[in-house]
Amino acid sequence: MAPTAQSKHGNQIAKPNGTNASFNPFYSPPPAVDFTEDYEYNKYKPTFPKVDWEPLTEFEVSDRGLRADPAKKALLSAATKVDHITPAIGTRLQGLDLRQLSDTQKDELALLVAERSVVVFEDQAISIHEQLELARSFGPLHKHATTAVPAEPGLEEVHVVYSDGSRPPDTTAYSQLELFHSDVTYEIQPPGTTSLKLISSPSVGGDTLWSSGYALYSSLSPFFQKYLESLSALHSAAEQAQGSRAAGTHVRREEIETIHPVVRVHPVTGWKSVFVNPGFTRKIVGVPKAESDAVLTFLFRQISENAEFQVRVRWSKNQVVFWDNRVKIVALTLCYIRFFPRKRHALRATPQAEKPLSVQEIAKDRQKEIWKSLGYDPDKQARGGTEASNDLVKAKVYND
Ligand SMILES: O=C(O)CCC(=O)C(=O)O
Repeated sequence: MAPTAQSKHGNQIAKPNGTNASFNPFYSPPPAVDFTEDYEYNKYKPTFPKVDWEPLTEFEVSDRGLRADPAKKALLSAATKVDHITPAIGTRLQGLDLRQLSDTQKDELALLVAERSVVVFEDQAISIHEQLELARSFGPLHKHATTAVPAEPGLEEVHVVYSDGSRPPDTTAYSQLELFHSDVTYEIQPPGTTSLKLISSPSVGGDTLWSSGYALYSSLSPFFQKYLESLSALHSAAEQAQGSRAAGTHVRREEIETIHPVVRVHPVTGWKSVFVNPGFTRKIVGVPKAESDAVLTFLFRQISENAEFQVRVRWSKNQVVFWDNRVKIVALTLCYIRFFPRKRHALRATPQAEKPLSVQEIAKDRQKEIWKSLGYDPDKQARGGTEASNDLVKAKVYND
């Protein structure tokens, strides 16, 4: 029986019985991993523990970016260089040590990540335990139901990205477009201020592409924007779980499907972002299938093909990248596995954020209430509201 969708946003719906065999090749099956080689990070190599976790339930979160000074002076003035990589997305900060950030700087980092979607720090000594602690200050940490966790016990909140060339990607099974995803958007409260640290880097290849949902929204005509704002989409964990089972690894939490708004409003910036991704968004609910397919295909192609919305980051060992999973869609380029089979190893900490807010839900009064509850004068402090702020992104994309 096909899953029955409910129309309310963020509502988990019946467990799917999907039979679509395609799944994100990036996540499974697990590579054949050699734990005996002479390598400093054997303890962080991928494992798939046989444990069972309860379904996730809803909780309140307050984004620390809401407390930040809009000018972000404490953070930006401490950096030796602030480099905006593209007009729409991506900033590189130099001269900062993530282990030394003050609470004020952490608030400002949350705001900067919310505004720029991707923020890059090079050469960071931060350990995975410190990375988790920092991440926890942004929200409760997500434990992934299917992807690898490090071999070292007690690190089940870490998502391991690992390849060593022993399992070349099957390019007959998927395209680069299908690699674009936002993390675990099938969850009721998908992640926000996410961080990934690369602990082993190939000398060339393994770049990551991020595409901005703000920029995509801003590029559309007002009519199409309004149409998208009225829609909700189904996000599914089914294929990822099926992929894991097919690969013989244990699914640690039952897969779910959740409906979210197609346009979400970031609670800190007030900006609107298109919130669909090829990895997990399966259909727009309540419209004819042909219409859903056409709209999603258009949006997915814009995400994957429109270079104006994207930043491509070349990694080096010990680089940390923060991204706001609410407003970006990411794809790893796999050419380092195909052409230069070298080790690439990274550790992710993934704080969960609010249940995605639709344009209707974030009506200005609600925004003002949030500001008031934080002790701000809502008329003076609100950062633009949704309309004005998206003009800013538009300006960034088109006028710079
Ligand atoms: O390894 C990367 O660069 C990207 C990883 C990724 O897409 C993820 O953690 O969701």
